[in-house]
Amino acid sequence: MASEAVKVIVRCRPMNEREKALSCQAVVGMDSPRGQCFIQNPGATDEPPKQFTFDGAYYESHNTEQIYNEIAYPLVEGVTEGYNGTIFAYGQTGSGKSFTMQGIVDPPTQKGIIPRAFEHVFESVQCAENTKFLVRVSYLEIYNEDIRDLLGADTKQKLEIGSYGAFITVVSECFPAVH
Ligand SMILES: Nc1ncnc2c1ncn2[C@@H]1O[C@H](COP(=O)(O)OP(=O)(O)OP(=O)(O)O)[C@@H](O)[C@H]1O
Repeated sequence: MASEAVKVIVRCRPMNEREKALSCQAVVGMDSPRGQCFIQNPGATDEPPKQFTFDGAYYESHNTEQIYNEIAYPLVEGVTEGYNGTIFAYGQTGSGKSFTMQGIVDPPTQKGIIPRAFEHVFESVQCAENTKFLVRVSYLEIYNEDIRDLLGADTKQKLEIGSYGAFITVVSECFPAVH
């Protein structure tokens, strides 16, 4: 992949039970090697599908391990070398953000990006010689226009947003122990 500053990938989840029960029709197709996503208008099947190109396109058959190795791994590796990096998931309710970021334990291929990144960082710390690392963790929820500190004493309390709207005034940080 080319090394743009911002990469955007798309992941298509399988239909859930509700969608299957409603006999919903799949309208998304993908050409993963080309990073292409196709959306067919079910009311106009004679028209060509709309086509979108991303830095990665992952279909329901793909797992989080593949996404981590191809997309997240280089970014986290960069962080261990001192570069800044951000990974965030964006999508409507039920689209699979938590599934991708937090993941599930079984099968292990669907372990999320967050636990994989933690393992990656701490493996790098353990293997490094003559280098000191400081690892800090914060955990925020942004929901609608409200921000909450999930490591704070009161996780229901909304954080104040700075007057320029670009920073928050209080957030807990913890220093994870290496076992
Ligand atoms: N790639 C996937 N494979 C199998 N199941 C998935 C996949 N992605 C999501 N799911 C399932 O779809 C449901 C919704 O996913 P998830 O909770 O991750 O959505 P979300 O975007 O985090 O939603 P919300 O914004 O409401 O928190 C869950 O039951 C999850 O297990």
